[in-house]
Amino acid sequence: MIRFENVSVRYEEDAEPTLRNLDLTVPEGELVLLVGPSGVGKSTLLGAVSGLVPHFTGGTLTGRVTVDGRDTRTHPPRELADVVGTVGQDPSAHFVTDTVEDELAYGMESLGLAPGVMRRRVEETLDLLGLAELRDRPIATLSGGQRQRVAIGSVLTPHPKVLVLDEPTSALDPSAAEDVLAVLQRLVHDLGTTVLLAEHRLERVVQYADQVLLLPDAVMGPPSAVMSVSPIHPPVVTLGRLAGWTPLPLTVRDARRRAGGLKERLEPMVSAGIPAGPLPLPSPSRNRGSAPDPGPQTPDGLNTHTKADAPGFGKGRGGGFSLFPRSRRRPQHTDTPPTTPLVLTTSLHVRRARVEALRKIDLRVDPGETVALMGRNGAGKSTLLAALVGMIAPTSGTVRIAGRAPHATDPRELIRQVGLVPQEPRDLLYADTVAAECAAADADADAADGTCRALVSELLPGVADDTHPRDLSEGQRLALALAVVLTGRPPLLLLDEPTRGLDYAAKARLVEHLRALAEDGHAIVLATHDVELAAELARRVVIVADGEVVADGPTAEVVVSSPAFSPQVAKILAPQPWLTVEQVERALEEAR
Ligand SMILES: Nc1ncnc2c1ncn2[C@@H]1O[C@H](COP(=O)(O)OP(=O)(O)OP(=O)(O)O)[C@@H](O)[C@H]1O
Ligand SMILES: Nc1ncnc2c1ncn2[C@@H]1O[C@H](COP(=O)(O)OP(=O)(O)OP(=O)(O)O)[C@@H](O)[C@H]1O
Repeated sequence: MIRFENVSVRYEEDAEPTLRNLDLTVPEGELVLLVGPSGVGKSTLLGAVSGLVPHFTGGTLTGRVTVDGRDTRTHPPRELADVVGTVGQDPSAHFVTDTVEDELAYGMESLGLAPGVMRRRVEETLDLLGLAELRDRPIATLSGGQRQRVAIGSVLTPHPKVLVLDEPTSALDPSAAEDVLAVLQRLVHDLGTTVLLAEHRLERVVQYADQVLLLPDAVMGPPSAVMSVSPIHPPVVTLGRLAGWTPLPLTVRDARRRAGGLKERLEPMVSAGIPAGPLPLPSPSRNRGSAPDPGPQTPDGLNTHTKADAPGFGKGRGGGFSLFPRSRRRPQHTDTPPTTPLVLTTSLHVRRARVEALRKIDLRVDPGETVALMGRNGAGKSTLLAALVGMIAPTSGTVRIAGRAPHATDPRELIRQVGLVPQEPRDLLYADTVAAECAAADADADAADGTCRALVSELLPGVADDTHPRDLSEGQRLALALAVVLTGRPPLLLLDEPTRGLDYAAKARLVEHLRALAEDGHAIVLATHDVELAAELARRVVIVADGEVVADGPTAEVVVSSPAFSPQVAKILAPQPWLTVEQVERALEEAR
């Protein structure tokens, strides 16, 4: 159904091609999972199938890509629309209408389907993707995950022969991700749809794949065979390799069947009270319990390189007030006594148009804490983060950041306390090159030259200085946005879905960096659907449902009591209290 014949793609400025001499075939009626490190060329490969590469991205494609017999180089995307449905990494880029229902119908209207068929498919899709309640909503008012569902729904309704999906579950809560993958599997099985899907969170998808295609070497084969050699693999495979299980299990269910021996080896450690928590405990000598040393100040206490008028700051692109730490320098002297919490909300209510987005939120976060906010799409997590940086004022109740009301505080003051990496990293970036973005971040933070650039390389090697942030891969762009904010070392760090586009290795390096910050007394609040990340990083999990906090406690207790939020290791080794492969590995070493 999809054929690559000696295909290479080279972007204009690059010395080396991104894809080189690819020869492969994706058979009709199969779900093929595309796997590879951040920036390796997965989106480029998908774009060559949908026709976006090179028609919209620039660059040169040599060789031939055909979909259902049509050459994508001679057929621009609109001439492929009846065959290929595409969802890219940024769902907002696809929307052509204003409301959910119109968007679901649009693709079918363009193909001239009968009104009765359109009506039926819209209703089916609203139900399948949990969108029924949102059918009349303007798309602009949806949460990130709600938008991703609409984008997926809009390509499902025309029933294309081929679906090309780039990280389709990256903004979805765990159950929505399962629902979407089940729908895709049904299309593959019942209608013979061909699906080519790139994804980093293999724990979510690998069991649905008929074949896995691994870049950069373009190795393609059954999931178990590819996973046994792939440097990129989900926790279940990492655990299987550690325990020496053959054949390697790909699902929690298969792993549980083999886990008896491993549990026996771990039992003495459990009896001895290990694991104590998801992370190595910070050493008592560090300054947990007090705000971090904010570093040197300039004499006037003000920024020497201010960008309050730049896009992404002040009344920026997203409307409303946006306070992003990249626009300021490193935190200044805080005047904060050790006992003042960095976050304190009391009976916080936020109404957004017709929606009660937050209700009665009482939350306290102290220096040194790492808190994961979890909950289904639209629960209110991003709204809470926005309220903490003063982008949204409370409808009632109070918010205090280090004792101050953020929406009523001068941004230049507030920026010393809090930094946000938003759900869409683009909102934070406005320079023309990576190097310029990093130089501005260093200046804003009064950090030594090269600090931000070193952070980018630490998180994700291989990001070129002269690339425009627009041309970065999704993971590269997120790494840049994270580096920009981390350069400022704010006492309170807020991260909204900080792993989209990041491979496992980059995620591990991010975790390491954030753990070190927490040990230094920084507080970290992250909104995430990545249960593996929460298990590795957070000491505390707060579950938000329908605008309210419904659970708040130690990670191990909260995530294990809800299968949707449990990491793979917890499910495999239950009832033993392990959450991560790292914990198991350490315990086995100690047991030796
Ligand atoms: N339009 C473009 N112009 C120039 N370079 C580009 C363009 N699009 C992508 N690139 C470069 O091509 C390389 C591969 O990017 P691509 O988005 O295909 O990677 P990816 O594997 O999908 O990454 P991720 O996992 O982070 O989404 C990157 O180095 C990126 O900077
Ligand atoms: N600008 C807006 N106007 C009106 N309602 C909004 C607006 N932005 C978000 N909402 C609604 O507020 C509620 C909370 O949205 P929010 O973005 O905080 O959820 P979330 O938990 O971050 O979701 P996700 O996991 O999908 O990112 C949702 O019902 C959403 O549709």
